[in-house]
Amino acid sequence: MRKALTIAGSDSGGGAGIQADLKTFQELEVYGMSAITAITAQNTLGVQAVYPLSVEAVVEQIRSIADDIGVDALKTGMLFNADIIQAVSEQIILNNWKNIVIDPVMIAKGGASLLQQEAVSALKKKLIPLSLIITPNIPEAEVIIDMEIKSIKDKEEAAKRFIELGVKNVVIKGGHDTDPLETMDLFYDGYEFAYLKSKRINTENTHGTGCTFSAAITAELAKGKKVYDAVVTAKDFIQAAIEENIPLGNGHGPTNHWAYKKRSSLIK
Ligand SMILES: Nc1ncnc2c1ncn2[C@@H]1O[C@H](COP(=O)(O)OP(=O)(O)OP(=O)(O)O)[C@@H](O)[C@H]1O
Ligand SMILES: Cc1ncc(CO)c(N)n1
Repeated sequence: MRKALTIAGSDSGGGAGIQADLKTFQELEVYGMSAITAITAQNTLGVQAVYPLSVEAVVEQIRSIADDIGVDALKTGMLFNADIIQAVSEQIILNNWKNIVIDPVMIAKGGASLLQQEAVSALKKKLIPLSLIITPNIPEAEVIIDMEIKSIKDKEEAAKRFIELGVKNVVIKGGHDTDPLETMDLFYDGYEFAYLKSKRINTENTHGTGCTFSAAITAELAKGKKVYDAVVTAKDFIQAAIEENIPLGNGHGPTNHWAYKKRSSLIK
C-alpha cells in the first residue's frame, strides 16, 4: 500500500485543507495520513476562526508517522507561520523525503489569512528548495516571485523564477485567469513548458480546488508516477470534481471528490 501524508490545516466544513486531501488520497487509492498545523472554524461562507497548533504538536505528529509507517509522498498546505515552516523543513531533511509537493496556501477565498506575511521568506528559503513541485495560484505566485502576472509570458517568466528558487517543477494554476471560457495551468520542469488547458466551469462551488489538485498530484507521486503524468491526472481529477461540484451551504460549496473515480469506473 502506497502512503501519502498531508501537513496542512483542518477545514471544519470539509471542503478544503486536511479533509479535502484525505478524501482525494482515498479516491486515488493511497493510504492517507495527516499532520495538522492549525484548526480552522470554516464553512462555505469563509473562515470564522483560526487556531494554530504549537510547533511541538506538528513535529510530534510527523515523527509518529515517520518512526512507524513511512511516507511515499507528502504535500504541505496551510502552514500558518515561519516556525512551523522551519520545523517541517527540518523533518523533511531528517527523513530524507524527496516526493514533496508544496501548495503555498496564503489566503482563503473569503479573504482570511492562512499564512503570516513574514512567513513567506521562510517558505522561499527553507521549504521551496527542498521540494519536487510547487503549485501556486496566480496571487500566491505574485507574492512569492514579487511580480505581476497578467499574461502567458508573465506566467512563463514567474515559472522560471520559481526554478531559480530551487524547486524542480512548478505549476502556476489558472483558476484566477481572466479568460471566461478556459483555465490554463502552466507546468514547467526547468526545460520545457506544458500548457494544461480545460474548459472553465461556470460555478461558485470551487472551495478547496487548490488543495484537491495538489493532493491528487501527491497521491499519484506516491504510486510512482512521473511528475508531469501526476499533474495531468490531477488536472483530470479536479476538472471532474468541479464539474460535479456539491451545492452545499450558502457560499462557495465544495468540489466532488467521488466524480473522478465514478467516471473512471463508467469508462471501464
Ligand atoms: N472554474 C473552473 N473551471 C475549471 N477548472 C478550474 C476552475 N477553477 C479552478 N480550476 C482548476 O482547479 C485547480 C486549482 O486552481 P485554483 O487556481 O482555483 O487554485 P486555488 O486558488 O489555490 O484554490 P483554493 O484556494 O480554492 O483551494 C487548477 O487546476 C485550475 O485550473
Ligand atoms: C485549512 C485550509 N487550507 C487551505 C485552504 C485554501 O483553500 C482553506 N480554505 N482552508
